[in-house]
Amino acid sequence: MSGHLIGTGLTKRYAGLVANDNVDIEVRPGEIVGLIGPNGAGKTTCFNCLTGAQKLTSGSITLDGTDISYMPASERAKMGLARTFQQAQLFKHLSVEENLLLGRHRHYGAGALRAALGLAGAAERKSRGIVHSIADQCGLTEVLDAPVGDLPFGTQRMVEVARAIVLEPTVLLVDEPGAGMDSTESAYFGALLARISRERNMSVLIIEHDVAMILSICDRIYVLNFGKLLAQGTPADIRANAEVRAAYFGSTVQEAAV
Ligand SMILES: Nc1ncnc2c1ncn2[C@@H]1O[C@H](COP(=O)(O)OP(=O)(O)OP(=O)(O)O)[C@@H](O)[C@H]1O
Repeated sequence: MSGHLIGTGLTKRYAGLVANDNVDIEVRPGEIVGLIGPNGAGKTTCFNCLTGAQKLTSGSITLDGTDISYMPASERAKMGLARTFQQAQLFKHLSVEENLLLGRHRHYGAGALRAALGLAGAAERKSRGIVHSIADQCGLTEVLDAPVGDLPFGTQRMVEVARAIVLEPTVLLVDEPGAGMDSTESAYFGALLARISRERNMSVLIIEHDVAMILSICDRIYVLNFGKLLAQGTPADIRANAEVRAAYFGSTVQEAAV
C-alpha cells in the first residue's frame, strides 16, 4: 500500500534557532495525522522539510520506502507528495476549473494547459475528466465556473485542497486550513477532508489550530513545542496528556472534549 511517509530525526537550524529538533514523524497509509503546537513551534518548517521546500540540517525522510531526503520538491510531488499552503496559491480572477487545470499542468505538462485553453485532445479530455471528478469529490461542482475570488473563504480553502489533489497524491500535507474559518465551517471542512481521504485512500498530515477539528478527524496526533516533539498518540492520549494541557491546550481541550 502506498502513502507511507516517515521523517526520522528531522532537524532544521536557522542562525541561532533550532526550528525542528530531532523530530520523528510518521504518516501510515490511509491515516489522517495531526501536527499541532503553539505559534512558532516549527510545524510549517516540518512541512517545508518534508516537501523539500527547505533543506534539512540533518535527518532523513522516506516515502514508500524510497529515501527522498535530498530530492527536489518537484520530484517529491511526482512521487505522490502534495501540499497546500497557509496562504492559498490560487489565481483569484480565474475560475475554479481553470485553477484546477493549471494545478495539474504544473506537474503533468501542456495537456492540462491546453485543456484550460479549450484545446481538447485525448490527454486534455482526460485531465478535464479528472479535474471534474475531484471537484465533485470536494463539493465544488456547483462553483466550477465561478472566479475563485468570489467564493466564500471556506470554499476557497477547499479549492486549494482540490488544487493539490489534482496531482493525485498518495500523501497530502494540509497547512492550517481552518485559519479564518469559524468553528462550523472548520468542522464541515474537516469532515469533508476526512471523507476525501477515505475515498481516495490518501494519507493526510494536517497542521491546524482548531483543536476540536483535529481531535475529531485524526487517527493520531503529534504535538510540537519549541521545535521538539512534546507528545504523540491518539486523540484520547493527547486529551489526557497533562504536559500537553499545560504547554498548549489550557482549557481548550476540555471544551473540545465535551
Ligand atoms: N526562514 C526562516 N529564517 C529564520 N527563522 C525562521 C524561518 N522560518 C521560520 N523561522 C522560525 O522558526 C520557528 C518555527 O517557525 P514555523 O513557521 O515553522 O512555526 P509554526 O509552528 O508553523 O508557527 P505558526 O503556527 O505561527 O505558523 C519560528 O521561531 C520562526 O520564527
